Amino acid sequence: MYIHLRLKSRELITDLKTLLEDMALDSRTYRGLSPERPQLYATSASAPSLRSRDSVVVPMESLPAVNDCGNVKVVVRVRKFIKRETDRGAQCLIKMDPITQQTTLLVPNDTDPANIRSQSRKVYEEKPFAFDKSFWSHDEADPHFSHQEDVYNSFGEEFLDHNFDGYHTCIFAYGQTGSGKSYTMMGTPEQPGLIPRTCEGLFQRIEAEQSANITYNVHVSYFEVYNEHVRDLLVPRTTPPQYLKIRESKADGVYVQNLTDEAVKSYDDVARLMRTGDHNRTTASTKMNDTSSRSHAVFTIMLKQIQHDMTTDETIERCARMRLVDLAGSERAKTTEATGQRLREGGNINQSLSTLGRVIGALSDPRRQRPRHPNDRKKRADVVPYRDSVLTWLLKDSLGGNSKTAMVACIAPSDYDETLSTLRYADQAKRIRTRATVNQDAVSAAERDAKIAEMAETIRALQISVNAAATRKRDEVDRQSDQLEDYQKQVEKMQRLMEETRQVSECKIRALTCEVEELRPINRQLTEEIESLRRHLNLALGELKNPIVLPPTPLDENIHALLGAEDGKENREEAVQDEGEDEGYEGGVHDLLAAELQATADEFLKDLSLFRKRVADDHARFGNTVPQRQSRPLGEIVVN
Ligand SMILES: Nc1ncnc2c1ncn2[C@@H]1O[C@H](COP(=O)(O)OP(=O)(O)OP(=O)(O)O)[C@@H](O)[C@H]1O
Repeated sequence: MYIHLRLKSRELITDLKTLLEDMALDSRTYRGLSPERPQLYATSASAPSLRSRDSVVVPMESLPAVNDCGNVKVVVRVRKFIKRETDRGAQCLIKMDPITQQTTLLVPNDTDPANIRSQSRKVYEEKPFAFDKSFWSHDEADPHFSHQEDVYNSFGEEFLDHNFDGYHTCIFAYGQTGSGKSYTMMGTPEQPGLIPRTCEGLFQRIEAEQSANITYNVHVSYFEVYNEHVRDLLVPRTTPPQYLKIRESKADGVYVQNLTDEAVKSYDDVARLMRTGDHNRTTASTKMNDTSSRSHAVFTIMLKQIQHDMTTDETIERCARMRLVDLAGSERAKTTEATGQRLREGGNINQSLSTLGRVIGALSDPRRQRPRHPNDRKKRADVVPYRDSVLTWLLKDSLGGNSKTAMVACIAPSDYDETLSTLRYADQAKRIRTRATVNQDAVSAAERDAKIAEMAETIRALQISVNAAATRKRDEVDRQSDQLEDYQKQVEKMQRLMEETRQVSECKIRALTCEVEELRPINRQLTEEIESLRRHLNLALGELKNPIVLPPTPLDENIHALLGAEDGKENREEAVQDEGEDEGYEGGVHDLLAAELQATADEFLKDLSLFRKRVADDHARFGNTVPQRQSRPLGEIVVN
């Protein structure tokens, strides 16, 4: 019985120890507290939240960080007749094959005054073009009619996938005035275009892919290039207008200085900014379009995904920039009959579009696609005339650099010359190759802190030099203001970094809170088991110290009586000897056993107090945050 009790108590203690080690002292949760037990890292004991977190880590890490070279995707869309065209009895000159995606420009007949051949000496021919996709939005009764939704589903969604994978993207709409660029990009409240659908899709995905340890940051900016000047569309218009400078830096490439970069947390926030920007955009009524865009509008969304990996205490950051560009329409002064300001605008628009055409021409040059010698390649890159217009300078990266880019060529159904020019432009653009790269960084907590410290130091140095410069001569004013701008930019960067660090900490707290919540019932159960074991041990010890000696039963006496005389003596001697041994056992062995069990119990109590200490540590660390966090659903997305 004693041996049985002893074995049982040993067994219970061992079980309890294992339970304590596996559950409460899981080293992944208590990093640094039990460094002497490296074997605990291998435990598979209940840590469901760690496992579920692993599944989130995989997609961010599994991406190859390689250059993804690919051609600019080119799609073409033909719109339906507008009133002006039906009034003059216009003829549709576009044919699209839904199988081959071929777009054909047909020869006009002489019934449409806009395309009268007899007045021109040009040769009109049927012209076929092949693009990645041809959207037939001319006749709604046609089974192949492309709605706004079809355009988004066809490549808008795919581009959003690229953004979540960490690639920069750019979609720009090109075409003559009144061909449907704004309709395709922005659309109407009833028929939203690519920009609102992309933003909606973005937030739907953020909501669907939410997790406790991933944070999404979304920022939006919106500017226009009007008469070769950049204007922020998210600030109210002023007289005289406030134009922004374009700058270039190693870290950020070409950028617009002091452009509003607003943080958004939901689609409603973006919709509000889109409305503000559209309201501020320069439009005017022309002969070709009642609400003609007189500027190139660039809507930019910056998506930053920050994922904190609890196992390595490392932060993975993935950035993607989505550029959605609604270009001003190319126009011929003769057809638009523009004069005065409209004519000047048209001249500037045409100038920047012709530079865009030259950039596309240079980038699509087959000699440029096949660099034979590194020096050759550099020379060719230099001749791309990006700097010849504000638009191409700003879109440099999107056109020939780190971006996945698509061009939507919008065409009117009944304008032979303009449509031919647009289709040729598009045909050239499809030969451009870009080199998109996954924009991803893995940063440890220590590196992040070091970066903040380094920035603080740079800011301090800049502050000193700006202060010193302020006392110097006036011809240094320009340099001072440049330094001041650098300083402001650094401060902004640091503020954002600190905000992100705060988000990463929140992320950690969220993940740890989940774990504490998961461990809570296990701890409770464990405490109960410890209590019951303690009672059990006390009982066993009591029994060992004061054993119950049972009096001999009548059956024993009968057995003795039945034994023979010869054997009797011998047996009695043995019995005496046994009794002597038993007495000795009772007095000595029991004490030994009791001492041994007492030692085991002490050891166990030591483990118990260690465990309690660690649980108390948990409470001290997370006890205050848990009740507050409980009211917040863990699945809630954090978007800044
Ligand atoms: N796919 C379409 N379906 C129905 N209507 C369309 C479509 N595309 C364009 N429209 C209509 O055609 C007109 C001109 O379109 P839009 O303003 O988008 O042209 P645009 O190319 O942006 O012109 P601009 O360069 O002058 O700004 C608008 O009234 C618009 O509603």
